[in-house]
Formats: sequence, C-alpha cells, structure tokens
Amino acid sequence: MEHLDLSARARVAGTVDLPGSKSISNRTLLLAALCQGETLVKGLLASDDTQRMLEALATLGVRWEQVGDGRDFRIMGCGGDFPVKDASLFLGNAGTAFRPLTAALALADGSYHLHGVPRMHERPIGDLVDALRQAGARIEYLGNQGYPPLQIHPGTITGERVAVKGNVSSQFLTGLLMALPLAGRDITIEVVGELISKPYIEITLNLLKRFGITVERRGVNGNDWAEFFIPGGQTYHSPGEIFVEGDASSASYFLAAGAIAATADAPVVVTGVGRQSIQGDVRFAEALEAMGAVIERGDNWICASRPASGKLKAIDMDFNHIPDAAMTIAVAALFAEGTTTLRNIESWRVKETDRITAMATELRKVGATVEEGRDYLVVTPPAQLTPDAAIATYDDHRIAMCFSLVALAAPVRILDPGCTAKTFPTYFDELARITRR
Ligand SMILES: O=C(O)C1=C[C@@H](OP(=O)(O)O)[C@@H](O)[C@H](O)C1
Ligand SMILES: C=C(OP(=O)(O)O)C(=O)O
Repeated sequence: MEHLDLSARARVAGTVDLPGSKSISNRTLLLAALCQGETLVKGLLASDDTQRMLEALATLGVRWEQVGDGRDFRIMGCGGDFPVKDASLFLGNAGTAFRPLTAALALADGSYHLHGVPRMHERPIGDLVDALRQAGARIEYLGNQGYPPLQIHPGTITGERVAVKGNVSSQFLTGLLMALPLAGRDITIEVVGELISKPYIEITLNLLKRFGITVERRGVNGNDWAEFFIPGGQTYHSPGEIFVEGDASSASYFLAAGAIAATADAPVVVTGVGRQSIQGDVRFAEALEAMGAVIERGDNWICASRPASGKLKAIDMDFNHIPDAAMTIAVAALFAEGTTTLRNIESWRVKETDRITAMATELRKVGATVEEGRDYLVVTPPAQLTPDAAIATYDDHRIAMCFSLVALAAPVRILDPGCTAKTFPTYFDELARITRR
C-alpha cells in the first residue's frame, strides 16, 4: 500500500488559505440546480465529494461550466425538473451528495439508481427513506434494507407532514429541507428524538434563505429543533453569485498544529473562515482555547499558537455539535497534560469508517491509553509518542489528516495518504509548507 513518511517536525508557522467548504459546496451546487436561471458559484471545493455532485448533476442533464481559474462554476438551473428522467448515479462516499440527492430525486418524477462505494452501502439511509415514503415517494432498497444502493421510482407527493429521526445523521433532515420546497404544498417536518450535528442544519437553513426559500423553525415544548414548516408555492431563486467560504473542518488540522507547536510571535493562521463563518466547525477553536491554546479571530481568519505555559491541558467535552473537527481533538489530546474525554460522538460509528474504533486502534499505536465506549473516547497520552507508527487510514480522509499531527513529536507513517482527496487533495502539501525541523 502507498504510504507517506512524515519526519518529526517540531516547528510550525505560517498561513494556509483554506479550500472551499465541502458542506457549502455540495449544498450550493444542488440548490443552484433547483433554481430557475444561472448561479455563479465562486471558490468551490475541488475534491472527490464535490466531483461526485458535479458529475451527478451533469448526468441528470443539469448544465454547468467551469469559469476563470477553475474554482468558479456557472450552474444553469433546471427549476428542479431534471431533464434526464432515468439515470444511474455513482456518488462515491459523499454523504452530502447521497442524502440530499435521494430527497430531491424522490420528488423528481423519474427513475433513478443511486449507489456508491462499498462503505456508502454500509452507511444508514433508512430514516430518510422512511420520511420520504410518508410524503408519497417510492423508493426501493436494492441491497440491505435501510442502506444504499437505492432505486427511486416516480411518485406523487401527497403528505403534509413527515417525521424524520434526528439521531443518526442530520443529513436526512438537510435532504428533506432542501427538497420539500419542490413539493409545491405546505409541509411540516417533525424531528423525532434528539437531533445531532445541529450546526449543519444551520448551514442548510442559511443557504436555503440565500436561495429564496423560507423555512419556519418551530419549537415544541422547549425543543427549538422540533419542527420545520415549509410554506407551499415557493420557488428557488438564484442569488446570482455565491461565494463558498473556506472549510472549517479542514482548518482544524492547521489550528491544532498551531496550538501544539507554534509560538505566539509566529503562529499558524488559516484564512477563509472566521467570525463571519456559517459553519459550526469554527467552534473547534473554542475547544482548543479550553485546552489552553491562544486563539485570535478576525472576520475571515483564525490564528492559533501554543499556550503561554507551553503545554496544552486535557479537556472533557461534548462534541456532538462538531463531530468532524472533534477527531482532531482526539489527536491533539496526545500533546495535552492529563486525560481527554470526547463525549456524545456516536455518529462517528456510521461515517467513512467506524471512527470510534479506528481512532482508538490508531491512537494506541502511538502509545496512548484509550478507552472506547458506545459514544465516547477517553485518551491518555504516553510520556513519549512511539516513533514510526504505521497509521492505517480506513479510506477515511480525516484519520489521515489528524494523525499527521503526530509528526509534531515523532516520525509517523500515514498509509494510503491519497484518501484525503475526499475533501482535501492537497492537504499534505499545505502541511509541508508550514512545518519545519
Ligand atoms: O451536512 C453536512 O454537510 C454534514 C453533516 C455531518 O454529518 P452528520 O449529520 O451525519 O453528523 C458531518 O459529519 C458531515 O461531514 C457533513
Ligand atoms: C462524515 C463526513 O463526510 P460525509 O459528508 O460523507 O458524511 C466527513 O467529511 O467527515
């Protein structure tokens, strides 16, 4: 297997211009397709996940073209009436493509076969399919019940109320929120049980608003996330031009590097996200602050350096709101004094791999003592990190990226480093630019 050997690099300093946000890129592409008219999407992320969405839209007959330096795209929307009515779409392992497209195509009066990589066929989608079926959609499981691949048949939307479970993935609710305005009638979405990953719903609502769609969030019995009312008779309106801000989850690796090893006079700075960001993962910086790191923020940048005392301290925190960036804390914990506990992260088990087990396994390879629970991880660092560990990455971009931080103390081998292409193909080049011996 291909690998990348990272030699020990004790110093880190410099600025990283972040690539575009995955979550915003894929939402924006689909919303632009659902519009009547053209949208210029600026600063789109170039990665496997966005490529899957672009290819899917092309297969569905949505015209788009690359403009300028390659990061800007013009999308010619089709008002939700996809020209191609019978298609097979390969969606890789992109949850932000698979879940919202399932919802949009279930309402699109066509026959669509949706499939992905083997791991995508192990990632649940049953709660979304159940909700769409309540609204009148006709969706068939082609493999295991509750999982992709799916065959969507033409259906008629009849329901006025759908219930969706919120405790496995917020992407199911995101898919419904993006697609149900197409139904042309008043619809209420009821969220059953605890909703996880809430900040991703904020991203969805924010972007829907920019595309002219009104959604009323209604609290019930003190739960602000209980219901979403979508008034009928709405159409998606292109904002004309939309700019994709930098990826806040991708920022986490550089900010953690700064918090571990940068000095205050030569910090690590990421540009593209800051105080104005609409992504929940900017709150990763708060977790670093709790560990003692020095963080500064501007409207469009965040800067990190190590604590004045020199060493990070352990934290015990609920990470349900930032599940992706939280993986970076599990590795930063190797550099902290004491035992770090990450709580309420059960969704890790159904992502690119079972991330709780995978992180525990790989953290142990560098010498950490790790306790793994159903929905938590407890990490105690060793006195010294074990050198030359070979980190398996399970085709999970975030495992490859967060374990690169081990090199701030000990040489480490990252197996299959190319897996970062899912969201950040140039990650290791950027890391090399800011690290020194
Ligand atoms: O909606 C989104 O853009 C995402 C939601 C999160 O998933 P869950 O809601 O499944 O936690 C996150 O992990 C994923 O990377 C992106
Ligand atoms: C969980 C992730 O991806 P997806 O959008 O495929 O759910 C992730 O990027 O960490």
